[in-house]
Amino acid sequence: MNAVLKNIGIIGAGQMGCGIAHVSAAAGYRVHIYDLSQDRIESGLATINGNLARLVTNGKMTEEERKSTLSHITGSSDVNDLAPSDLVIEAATEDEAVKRKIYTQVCPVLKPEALLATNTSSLSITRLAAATDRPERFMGIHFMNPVPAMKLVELVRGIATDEKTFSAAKEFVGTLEKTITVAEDFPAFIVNRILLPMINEAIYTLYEGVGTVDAIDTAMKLGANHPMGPLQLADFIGLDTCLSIMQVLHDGLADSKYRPCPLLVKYVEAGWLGRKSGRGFYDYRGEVPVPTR
Ligand SMILES: CC(=O)CC(=O)SCCNC(=O)CCNC(=O)[C@H](O)C(C)(C)COP(=O)(O)OP(=O)(O)OC[C@H]1O[C@@H](n2cnc3c(N)ncnc32)[C@H](O)[C@@H]1OP(=O)(O)O
Ligand SMILES: NC(=O)C1=CN([C@@H]2O[C@H](COP(=O)(O)OP(=O)(O)OC[C@H]3O[C@@H](n4cnc5c(N)ncnc54)[C@H](OP(=O)(O)O)[C@@H]3O)[C@@H](O)[C@H]2O)C=CC1
Repeated sequence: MNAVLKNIGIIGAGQMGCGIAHVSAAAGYRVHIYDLSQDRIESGLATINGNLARLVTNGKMTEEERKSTLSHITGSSDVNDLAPSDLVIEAATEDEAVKRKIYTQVCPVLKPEALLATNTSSLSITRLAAATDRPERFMGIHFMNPVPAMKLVELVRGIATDEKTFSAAKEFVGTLEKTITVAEDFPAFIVNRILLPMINEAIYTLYEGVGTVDAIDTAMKLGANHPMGPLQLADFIGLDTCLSIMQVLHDGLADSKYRPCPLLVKYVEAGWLGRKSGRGFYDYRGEVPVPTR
């Protein structure tokens, strides 16, 4: 555990917020999750418990460690409960307006010396920092999904991020036994600059009728040794998040090669967001996911 950062605040009890809470609590940190609704927090805590229980079943964690990890995590829909945090990691919806509004609510509650980080997949760290009262103590700490299983964390400085903040974040991520890469503050950083255009291209491949969902995913799993097909991965990330990232790339780099596929736009407009909404390129409502095209 980091000597200075003991209390970790997490904003957003979605898949990323819960994953970050899981690995932080398992490393011995006290974690508090804030989200808008108590229901969201309850279902997030249930997901964390389910993931911890699977580790116990697989012999990767003892029952005592599961209980201890869970006992390190609290949650509430009261933003004031983030006050004791030494480091707050914002993992709310990938929407700049939402994140900016959160910072205006959260900053007055925090200790002046507290660090604030964002798990954004794509947005400008410098621009987000400017919406806080502490741009020098703000940076990107970008975990990968699913957090407990993925070894990489991208660290991204904004123009104002100071060295103390960067070192503290680096040390914190090290205590979670993750490997860091440092990315410059460009749209979507490194992983998503490369991964999301590939996923978008897979959706174009579907849109143009080159292959079915099953054909495209099988092709990339068996033909390129990807652990998940690109459409399965898009559903896993969340199609709303995929679309937001493509929009940030398209707007930020002003290159038509990043144009979001119209089929991706339509799916998001329909509320078909992938796994989290029960339907995306696959239908998740039955026992096994069923391709929809
Ligand atoms: C959008 C962004 O901003 C950035 C991103 O995150 S992009 C997305 C990056 N992620 C990927 O590309 C994931 C690609 N998929 C994979 O790597 C693999 O399919 C996978 C790791 C998710 C699952 O692997 P698998 O071999 O099929 O499954 P399985 O053996 O059951 O699980 C492997 C580990 O992952 C864990 N895991 C799997 N799914 C999980 C989940 N949803 N939540 C938490 N942990 C999970 C398991 O508990 C297991 O942990 P241990 O090794 O400690 O036992
Ligand atoms: N999905 C992925 O693979 C990855 C995502 N990320 C990034 O992590 C962040 C979160 O993504 P992810 O967990 O997938 O998204 P989810 O949609 O799973 O979760 C987002 C959570 O934020 C909550 N939220 C929305 N507005 C507020 C608010 N004003 N205050 C507090 N909480 C709020 C949502 O609540 P409600 O549902 O009620 O709106 C929801 O619980 C995004 O920035 C995303 O780009 C980074 C790496 C990988």
